[in-house]
Amino acid sequence: MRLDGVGRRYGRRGPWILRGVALAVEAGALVRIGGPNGSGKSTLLRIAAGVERPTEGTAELPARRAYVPERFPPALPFDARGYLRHLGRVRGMDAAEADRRAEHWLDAFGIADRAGTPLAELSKGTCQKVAVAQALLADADLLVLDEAWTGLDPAARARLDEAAADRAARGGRVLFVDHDPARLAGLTTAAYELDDGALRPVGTGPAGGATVLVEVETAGPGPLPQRLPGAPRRTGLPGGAVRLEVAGAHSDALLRALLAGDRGVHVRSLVAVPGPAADGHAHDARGDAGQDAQDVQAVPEEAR
Ligand SMILES: Nc1ncnc2c1ncn2[C@@H]1O[C@H](COP(=O)(O)OP(=O)(O)OP(=O)(O)O)[C@@H](O)[C@H]1O
Repeated sequence: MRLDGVGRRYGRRGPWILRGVALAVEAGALVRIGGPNGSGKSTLLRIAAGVERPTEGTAELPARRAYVPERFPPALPFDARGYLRHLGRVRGMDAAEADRRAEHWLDAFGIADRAGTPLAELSKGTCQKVAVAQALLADADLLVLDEAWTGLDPAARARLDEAAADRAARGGRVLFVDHDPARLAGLTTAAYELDDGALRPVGTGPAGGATVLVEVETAGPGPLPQRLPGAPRRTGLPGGAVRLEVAGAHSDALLRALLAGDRGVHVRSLVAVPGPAADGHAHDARGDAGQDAQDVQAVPEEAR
């Protein structure tokens, strides 16, 4: 995805909301856009999502895009299930695949019991889950999330974190705005601020020093690889799951490695916590071959 010299104003004499904006979002990138209220974040995201055109400049966008707008219009003549199935068909799925994916996301967000309720009658939080589910339904090459976490309960927020990280780890691109500075901390590959219509790069902030906790289950026969990026500390969990603890700077590479190929690894949750791991191991990038026994003692042999 590439924006070049993008400017946007509303009306021929309206003030420029964006001017001279250049932004490249490569495959695998997870990019945060910040800025004060009214600085043009939503305008920029609408252009990236392809629902609005720039007044000047060019926007090269991947064909397969998904977008969660800041405000989801609930007054659509569908129930939640019907809406997701319909969008699945619009995005080229056959009926069976659209049904399967609709059920998957209804379940994932815990709203299968309200799947037959008209969208207009759903609570705000449930409606927001539908808004997010429609964006996750198809494997988009660009996922644009405009405050998509707002109004979600903690479990749904974690599910969306995980889905965004998964999309990037599988070679998609994620562009997001969120008021929580810790959102996707440690996973964000670049961050920008909008100021007076211009976009300037900023550090990925506290995220860079954060520790990321990833809980995984292995459905397939293969255990987790011995060597993983960032030499995560491993802790066995009940039921055979494993918690991996890694420095934020390595979390993206770790997720890629976990999800590469078809090892049957399922990422159950993903949480970023500020600061380094208590014993500092999460900041050790030697690779697992260099880890000592203490790192892995809590993990049963078959989980490794
Ligand atoms: N359709 C429109 N017509 C006219 N002005 C608009 C339109 N959409 C946005 N604007 C104006 O563009 C400016 C930027 O709005 P935008 O919603 O993109 O900012 P934002 O950074 O996302 O704000 P917030 O953080 O409050 O959501 C605001 O002054 C807004 O009033």
